[in-house]
Amino acid sequence: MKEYWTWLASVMGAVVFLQGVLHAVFPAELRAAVARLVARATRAFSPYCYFDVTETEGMSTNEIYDAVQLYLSSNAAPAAGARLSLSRHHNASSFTFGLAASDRVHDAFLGAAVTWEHVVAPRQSQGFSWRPLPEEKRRFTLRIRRGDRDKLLPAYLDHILAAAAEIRRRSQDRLLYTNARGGAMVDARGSPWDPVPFKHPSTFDTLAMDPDRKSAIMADLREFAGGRAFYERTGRAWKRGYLLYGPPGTGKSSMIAAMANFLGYDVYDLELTEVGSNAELRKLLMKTTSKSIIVIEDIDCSVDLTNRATAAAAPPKPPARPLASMDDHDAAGGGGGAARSITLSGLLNFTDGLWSCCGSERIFVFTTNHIDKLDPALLRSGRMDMHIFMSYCSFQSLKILLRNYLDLPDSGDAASGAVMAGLESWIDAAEITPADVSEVLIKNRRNGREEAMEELLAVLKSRAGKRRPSPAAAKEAGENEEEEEEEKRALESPKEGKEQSAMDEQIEETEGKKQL
Ligand SMILES: Nc1ncnc2c1ncn2[C@@H]1O[C@H](COP(=O)(O)OP(=O)(O)OP(=O)(O)O)[C@@H](O)[C@H]1O
Ligand SMILES: [Mg+2]
Repeated sequence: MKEYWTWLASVMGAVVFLQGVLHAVFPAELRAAVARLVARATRAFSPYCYFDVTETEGMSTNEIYDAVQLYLSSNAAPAAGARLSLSRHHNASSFTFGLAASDRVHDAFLGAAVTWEHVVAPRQSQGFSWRPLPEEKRRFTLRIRRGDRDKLLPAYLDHILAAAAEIRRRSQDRLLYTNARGGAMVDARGSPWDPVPFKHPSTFDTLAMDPDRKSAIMADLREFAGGRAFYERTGRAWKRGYLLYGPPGTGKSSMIAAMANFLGYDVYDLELTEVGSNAELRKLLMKTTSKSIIVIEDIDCSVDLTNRATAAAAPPKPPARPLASMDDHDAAGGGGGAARSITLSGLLNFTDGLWSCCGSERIFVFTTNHIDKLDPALLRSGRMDMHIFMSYCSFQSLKILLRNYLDLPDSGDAASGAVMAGLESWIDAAEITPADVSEVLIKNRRNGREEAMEELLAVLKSRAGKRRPSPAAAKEAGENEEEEEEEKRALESPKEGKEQSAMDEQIEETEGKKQL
């Protein structure tokens, strides 16, 4: 045994000595060149061919790398002994499995076996770059048999892209992107958007609005999402625009979240005040992905599109004005100061122009509290396909909120009959937003369902002030005859007629919708 250890020590000593001699005689470059030559020679005689999918392509992110990572983490079988890295994004609800450095997974497509290897190497030198580069160079290497090449490429990669998109859509962790740090700033991967997991719980089920209008919007969205063939056949860009308008607290933002949850799309929340020029706006658009909702909230006041360049130079900043007219078209592409401003034509190009088609299956949503302040160019037929008015809380909406917050069945319950009739009679006159109704219900629900509803009724009555409750329901609620006389008079007034016709126009559809 002793001889064995002596022999082992001398062999190891000889190896270390030889290694030292090798290092001293041959410089590092020569050794690397020999290693490359050997690898190339091995590959030349290998029955396989190899393809690298790098994490970044030039200055920007490689879409295929992300897709491969997602696809492999859920589809492929890790090779025996492979070590999966386990991670969870900040705030995400589920874990993500990834391949650790140098590990392999096997997959099969159309009967052909393939192997993926994850290669991670430290970045040699930063070199000159406008932005910081990741410290490591990462890539996936695909190994396939030479004979399978024509069969697998590009069909296998198309399959991976489609599968990855579907996995992301199915997973609850969709992303909410913001451009809050300014359109000109990009991250290490070249994207001007900052993503965070999108976890808004609003759905069409919890959204309080008239059920018929809700169904119409859901049908429209469904038709859009499944409309690839239609858009291809008609030569239209696969995008759709919605304008949500109405008083604060009527559910415009909740509607956007419900749309995203319904379709499983990512949301890009575009902060216009952070965008310095039309060129920046275009860049932001180019960096959005398909199957996404691009949102501009409070479009009437987020930016003064008339002459931002001059406005910025003259403090104090004037309040935002209606969107600029089409006259400022020249400023969109002009040089000098004009190029540093964002104009209405730039915005319209963003939603409508050639650049808006650089992705597909995208929805644009604008919200405003004051539709009358918007430039007609934005409202013109075909620009925004659907105008959706988010109104004060109606009785139908109220029933949804009572179900959500107090667990009250849609048909009501035995104890709540009288108070329901009261709520029905006062809800329209109170002109209360769903947000305010929610507040009252949240505050009072721990005192029990009946008390919360009583409290809400009291709030409705005090809000209604001199306005009268609705006549039909007032009868049910046992209002006296004198009040009924007043209600008749109120009904005959032209104001009431106007309000009714406004309600009738709650959903306006433009030609784009009719063609569908
Ligand atoms: N239609 C609705 N259905 C259900 N909840 C609603 C509705 N409208 C408002 N809410 C509740 O009120 C809160 C505020 O609503 P939301 O932010 O969607 O209103 P908004 O119309 O976007 O207001 P703003 O114009 O001020 O942006 C929501 O978090 C939600 O709880
Ligand atoms: Mg909002």
